[in-house]
Amino acid sequence: MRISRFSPFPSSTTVALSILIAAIATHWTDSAESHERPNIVFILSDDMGWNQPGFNGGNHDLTPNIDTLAAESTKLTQFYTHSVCAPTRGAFLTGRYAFRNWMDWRSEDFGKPSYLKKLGLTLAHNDRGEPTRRIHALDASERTIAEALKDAGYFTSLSGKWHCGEWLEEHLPMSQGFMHQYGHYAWGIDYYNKTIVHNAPARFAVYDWHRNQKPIQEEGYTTDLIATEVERVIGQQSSEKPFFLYVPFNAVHGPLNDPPRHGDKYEVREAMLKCLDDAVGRIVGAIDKHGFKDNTLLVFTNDNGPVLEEMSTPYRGTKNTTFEGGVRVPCLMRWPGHTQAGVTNDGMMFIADWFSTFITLAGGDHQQKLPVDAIDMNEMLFGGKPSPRSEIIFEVTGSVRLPTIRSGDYKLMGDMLFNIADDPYEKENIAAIKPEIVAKLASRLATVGKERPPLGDKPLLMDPPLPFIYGKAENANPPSWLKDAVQKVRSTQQTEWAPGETPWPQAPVGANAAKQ
Ligand SMILES: Cc1cc(=O)oc2cc(OS(=O)(=O)O)ccc12
Repeated sequence: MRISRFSPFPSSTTVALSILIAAIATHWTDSAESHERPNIVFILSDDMGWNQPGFNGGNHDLTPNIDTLAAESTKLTQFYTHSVCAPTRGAFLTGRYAFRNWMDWRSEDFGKPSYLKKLGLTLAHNDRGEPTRRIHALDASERTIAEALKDAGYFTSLSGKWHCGEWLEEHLPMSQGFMHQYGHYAWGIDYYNKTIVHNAPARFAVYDWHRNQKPIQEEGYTTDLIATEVERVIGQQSSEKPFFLYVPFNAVHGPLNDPPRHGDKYEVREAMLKCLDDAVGRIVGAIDKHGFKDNTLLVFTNDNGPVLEEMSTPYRGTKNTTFEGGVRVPCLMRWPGHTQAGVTNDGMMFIADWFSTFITLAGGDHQQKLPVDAIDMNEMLFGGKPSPRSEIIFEVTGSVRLPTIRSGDYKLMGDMLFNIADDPYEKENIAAIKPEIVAKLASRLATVGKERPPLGDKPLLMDPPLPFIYGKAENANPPSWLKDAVQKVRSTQQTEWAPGETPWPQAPVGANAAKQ
C-alpha cells in the first residue's frame, strides 16, 4: 500500500514516512502552516444500516452519489460507534466514551418514567406541581472538537441534528464551540413541519428548527434544507481560514416522511435514502466546485445501526443493541493525496478517535483537563500503519443497554462472548467454552465502569413542561407564526391513551432491544 503524504513535496515512501512522523511528533503546532491544514467536513447520516449504501451491497440506484464518493475514498470496514444517537454524538464531540459524561442517556429519557426508574428517579414536578423532564445534556465543562478546532483557528459550523441538549443556553451548539448553527436540537423532527414529539408531560409537538439559535420558518424537506445551508456555508469560505463543517443529517431517522421526490419510484425508506444521497452529492459538489477538494478531509459515516435488522445484514442486530449491526457503520474518507481511492482499511477505529485525529490535523492543542479515550489515528488512516486501538467500551453498567466491550478479537456483550475475527456475524456465543476470556473481559468492564461519575441530583427542570420551541431563550418569546404552526400539529395529536399504554417509549430490555 502506498504511504500517503502530509507534505506537498513529491517524495519517496521513506521520506514521506519521516515527514509524517515528524508532523505527528510536533503536533503541527506552527500556525504559520495553517494553509496546509485540511478543512474537515464530517457528514453523519442517522440510523442508516450497514448494507444500505450501494458500496456495501445496497441498491446502487438509491445511493449513486455516495457510491461515487466511495470510489474516490478509503473505506473503513471496522469503524465503530455507540449503538444509539446521542451517545455517538457525545463521543464524537468530546473524544470520550458516553458513560464518562452520562451521554449514554439521552436528554429526552429524563422525561420518561420507565427510563427514570432505572436510575431510581421518578418524573420530576415543577413548583406548580406539573410533571416535567429533568435537564440532561452534554455538560458545558466538556471540551468539544468544535472548541478545540475553533481555538486552533478554524471556522466551526454545525448544520443538522445536535441531540446533546435542547434547553439551556449553555448546552446549545453555539456555547459548545460552533460559530454557526443550523438545524434541530433534539432527537428527530418531522421533515416538513419541523416539530418533534415531546414526551413529558405529553406526547405533543414542539418546534425545533433554528439558525444561529433563533427560530426560523422555512418551507421544505429538512434533508434538502441542510444541503442548501451547507452549500451556502461552503460558498462563504476562503483559503485564508480552514473550516470544520459538522453535518449530521436527520435522514434516514424516523418519522417516515415521504420526500418531495423519488416517491413515485421507491417506497418511503428508499426515497428518504435517495434524498440523503442527493444531499451528499450536493455537498461534495460544493466542496469540489469551490476549489476545496484537495485540501479537505471529507468523512461520510453514520451514527449507529438501523431500525430493522434486514438493513444491517450480514451483521446481526439493530440500533440500540451492541451487536455488530448496531455499532459497525459504513465510513468513507476522502482527502486527495492522503487517502487512496477505492481501497479498504480494516483497522479498528472508534467514533471518539476523530477527536484526537482532527486536533492533530488542525495543529490544535491536545492538552485538556478531562481525559480522552480518543486515539490519534493519523498514522493508521494516512500512514499505512496498523490500528493502535485494541479495545472499545461500548457500554458499562448503568445504561439501559447491555454492558459491552470489544477487546482484541473478542466481544463480551452481557453474558455473550463472540470472536469477531472468526465470527463477525455473531452466530456463535462461545461464552461457555471460553470462561477465562469472559472473566477477563467482565473484570475489565467492571473496572472501567467504576470510572462513571455520579449522576448528581438533576435539580434543573424544563419549565414550562411543554414549550412551543426548544431553547429556553427562544421559547421566552415565540413569534405568532411559530405558535400557530405548533398548535396546528398539536390539534391532530392523540390526547387519550388506552389503559396500560403510555405516551412515553419504554426503556429497552436486554439484547432484544431493537425498538423502544
Ligand atoms: C419515538 C422516540 C421518542 C423519543 O423520546 O426518543 C426517540 C429517540 C430515537 O432515537 S435516537 O434519536 O437515536 O435517540 C428514536 C425514537 C424516539
